Amino acid sequence: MTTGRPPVVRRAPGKLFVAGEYAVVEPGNPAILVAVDRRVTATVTEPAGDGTLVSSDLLAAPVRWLRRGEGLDPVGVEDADRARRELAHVLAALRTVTRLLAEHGRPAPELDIAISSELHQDGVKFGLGSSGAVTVATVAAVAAHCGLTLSAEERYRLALLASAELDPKGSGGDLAASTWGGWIAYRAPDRAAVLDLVRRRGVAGALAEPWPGFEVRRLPPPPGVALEVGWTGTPASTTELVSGLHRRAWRGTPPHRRFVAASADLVRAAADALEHGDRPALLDSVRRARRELARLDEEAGLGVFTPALTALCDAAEAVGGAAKPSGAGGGDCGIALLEVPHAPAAPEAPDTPDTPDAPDIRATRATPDAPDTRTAPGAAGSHNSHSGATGASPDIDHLRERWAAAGVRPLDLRPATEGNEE
Ligand SMILES: Nc1ncnc2c1ncn2[C@@H]1O[C@H](COP(=O)(O)OP(=O)(O)O)[C@@H](O)[C@H]1O
Ligand SMILES: C[C@@](O)(CCOP(=O)(O)OP(=O)(O)O)CC(=O)O
Repeated sequence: MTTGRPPVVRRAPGKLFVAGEYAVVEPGNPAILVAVDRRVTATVTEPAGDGTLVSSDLLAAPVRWLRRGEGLDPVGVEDADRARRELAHVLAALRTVTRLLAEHGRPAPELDIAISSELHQDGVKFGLGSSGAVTVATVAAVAAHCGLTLSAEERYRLALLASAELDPKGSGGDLAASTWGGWIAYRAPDRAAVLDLVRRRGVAGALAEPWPGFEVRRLPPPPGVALEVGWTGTPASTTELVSGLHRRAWRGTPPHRRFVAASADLVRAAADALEHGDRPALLDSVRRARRELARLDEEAGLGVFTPALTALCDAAEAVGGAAKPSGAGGGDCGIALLEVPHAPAAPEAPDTPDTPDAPDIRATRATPDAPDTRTAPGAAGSHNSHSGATGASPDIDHLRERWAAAGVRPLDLRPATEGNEE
């Protein structure tokens, strides 16, 4: 029955991996990510019929789910497995919040959920962390609908539990970027330990206990560095690529340990460079990240570098920049960083959005990210992806020409300060 409660809408941004992918799946090992200004929106409403209706812009039609014991079953669909697969992240998020409610003695929520996403084009993902953003947005929307007041860290933790239930190999870096927004340094918790904590202490217990390995720290955005994103047009399966790492008798070997140590070192250098506004050092770390990923790819035979991703990186280096795949590779997208002219930081913008709390971010209110220094619309060579640029850069035009020749499409997006709202 509808009581006329207004819909609850929560958004979560997509992300890019600046450095540290693959190595970050090892608990406690660092990566740097940045959120982008393309988002997933989850809207939760009072149920219009029996059970829970889930609609998504990835599905031809909404799917109705009816509660059967602990779980939910789809009704009226030809291929139930497909519905479960396509809505796996929405359902896992719903399950996790439902479990928390049950621990508080509350019944399973009655609601409908609608997901819309700017992280794919006609159903083909860009590789901007849509699964993570869907999970974070759904957790936040369902929890808010049920009247739960959660901190950013609690929302991240619930999202990580939901995602680890589907695949504990994932680092959750996407979830952290979607939760806190901005540029972050991230270390993953030990997912096996966290899932064990849930088994022993329940979801509420897992929200309260320390998570060994986990850390998230806000980093300042780099002034005078343009962040360009190129899309290969080919979707890649992160789960399969990361499973490759686990399948091959390579994980835990000396070359793997060397890769993890080298990655930690270059991530530290990149974080230092961001903290000190050292543009050449930042670009140098990203070039190192590309080389380490290439070596990993060769040694472990993963298929990270496709011809398009190699061309994307070569083009950026040819114009004096630095580039690498973002995330697991095998398709999806890559990033290029280019030094561009920049002005000294402007005074704080008057209506800076409320920045989510974060550790370092975690206990305190975060300081606002740097002011919006986006290139003015209409300026020669201007576009939307500068992180701190104030002028046009011919290098960016050259990069885009080279990308076009290699079939790499520039994505019109830029770093986003905002994460997911409570
Ligand atoms: N709009 C959406 N609605 C519902 N689920 C989505 C949506 N976008 C992504 N997902 C979930 O995320 C999965 C894709 O995750 P993944 O392959 O990791 O992509 P990405 O690289 O963008 O994170 C989809 O199979 C689906 O389960
Ligand atoms: C290999 C990884 O370190 C990075 C994968 O990043 P992708 O961006 O490829 O994946 P999604 O977040 O699912 O879009 C695995 C991980 O950190 O979980």
